[in-house]
Amino acid sequence: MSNPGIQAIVRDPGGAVIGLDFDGTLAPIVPDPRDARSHPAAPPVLAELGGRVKAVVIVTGRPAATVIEYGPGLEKVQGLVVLGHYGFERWEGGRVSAPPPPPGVMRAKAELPRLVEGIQGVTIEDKQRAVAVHTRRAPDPRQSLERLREPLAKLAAAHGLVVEPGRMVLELRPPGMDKGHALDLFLAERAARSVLFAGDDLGDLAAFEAVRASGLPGVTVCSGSTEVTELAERADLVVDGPEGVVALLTELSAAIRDSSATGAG
Ligand SMILES: O=P(O)(O)OC[C@H]1O[C@H](O[C@H]2O[C@H](CO)[C@@H](O)[C@H](O)[C@H]2O)[C@H](O)[C@@H](O)[C@@H]1O
Repeated sequence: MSNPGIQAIVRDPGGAVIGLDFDGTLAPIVPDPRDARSHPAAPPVLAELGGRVKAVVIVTGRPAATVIEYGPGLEKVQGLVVLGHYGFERWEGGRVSAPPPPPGVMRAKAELPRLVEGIQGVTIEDKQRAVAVHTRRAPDPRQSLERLREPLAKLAAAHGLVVEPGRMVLELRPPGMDKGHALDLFLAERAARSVLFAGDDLGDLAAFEAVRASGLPGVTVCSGSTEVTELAERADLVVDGPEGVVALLTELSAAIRDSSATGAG
């Protein structure tokens, strides 16, 4: 583990925040968003790490409670915090806190069926505080995504929302928060002394920026895929999807354990 950010975490695990995205990072990408589940080895390794580091935080575009539902065992990770809806929502110790959903989301949702009508295989995911339009199951997912880009941008603007682009998805959500701001606030709240953040999608770039801007010893990890290339270009480490993320976390946990056992940490 020769990365300087990783070495800082191993030397002083009690000061480290481990930040993770969910879909594509802890959970393999699947055609139907309702079928996503965390990699089976993710909850146990996070449970191990949770007992050794300052905090484990999952920062996701999903509602926070969905991550707990789709990641059986995650609720056992000591001190776990899930920041859902890009940081608008917070799950901690079984409780969710969030501001009321903005009215624009309801209004945009009502107009969506008319807008996607006739585009085969396009599905709408109602997340209450946001709404996502998925094209993964369309005959040509990228072409459908491009076709929807402009009309969805107009719809979002008309209702005071922003478009969050992702892996075969365009999401309409309220402005004023992103994964970078959410991570930044969390690092300050915990007085972190080092940080790791792993992600796979465009929405995770803001968290990568937050790691750099924090000035802390840190490491950005790309859960690599052929679908998104922008993250790999900006990451300190690139691993092979959720399988690679779990392998890295397992290695990190073992290095922390060994370092504490030998008193080197
Ligand atoms: O921030 P994340 O935890 O990565 O969530 C981002 C979006 O993830 C989900 O969509 C993605 O995963 C689906 C399941 O594998 C896949 O079918 C879809 O194509 C991906 O875009 C989720 O459905 C969205 O609501 C999240 O915003």
